[in-house]
Amino acid sequence: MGKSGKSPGGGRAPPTEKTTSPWPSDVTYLTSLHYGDDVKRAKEIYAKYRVSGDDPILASAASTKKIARWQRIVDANHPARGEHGLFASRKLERGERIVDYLGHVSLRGNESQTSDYTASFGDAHELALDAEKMGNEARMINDFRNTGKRANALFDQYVDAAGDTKLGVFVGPHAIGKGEEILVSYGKGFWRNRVGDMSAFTGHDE
Ligand SMILES: C[S@@+](CC[C@H](N)C(=O)[O-])C[C@H]1O[C@@H](n2cnc3c(N)ncnc32)[C@H](O)[C@@H]1O
Repeated sequence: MGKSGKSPGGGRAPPTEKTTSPWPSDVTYLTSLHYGDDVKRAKEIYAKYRVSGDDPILASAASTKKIARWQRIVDANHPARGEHGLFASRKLERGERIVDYLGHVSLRGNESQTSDYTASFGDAHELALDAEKMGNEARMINDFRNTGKRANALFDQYVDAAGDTKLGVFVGPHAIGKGEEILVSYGKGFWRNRVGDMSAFTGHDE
């Protein structure tokens, strides 16, 4: 199992930049995916996706900060004002991996039904990845709907140099300018489950 702590950087004090909020105290900061016992018991599945076993490649908060930073949203017109968002620290080129979506991995069906941080994972969507209680910067990424902007990033599964399967967030379809908010599409299903009627939403999936 990879290292995890209560704050980015393995327990050190949270970042202090004016534009950067402290890491939420109720969310454990992860540097690698956290696999649940249910997946570990499903030995074939665990071995397929977590090839590195207890020795995964760890993400570093310092490296991520050079690419993207989370920030409290103060824009009164932003639909997620008062919450956090993730913003580009520099110009990001199309196709570049911004960050991995880290969280707790469970077998599909065992995930929280109330979390707003759940993503489908695995070749056949046989896993769920939930960043509600543990995760990294990627959990701060908002959906583009009602922001007046288009999605500029997308989720894609890939295999890292250690052979582990990850859910990456990649730049696309265009480059992202320095300071721009990183926005994805959660998919219509996410919002339908929450609001039912989608007519209040502006913007459309690419
Ligand atoms: C994965 S979290 C994103 C990060 C969240 N803003 C935070 O500070 O933790 C998903 C939640 O963000 C908010 N959110 C994201 N995109 C939004 C949008 N386009 N309009 C309204 N709320 C949004 C909703 O509260 C949603 O449940």
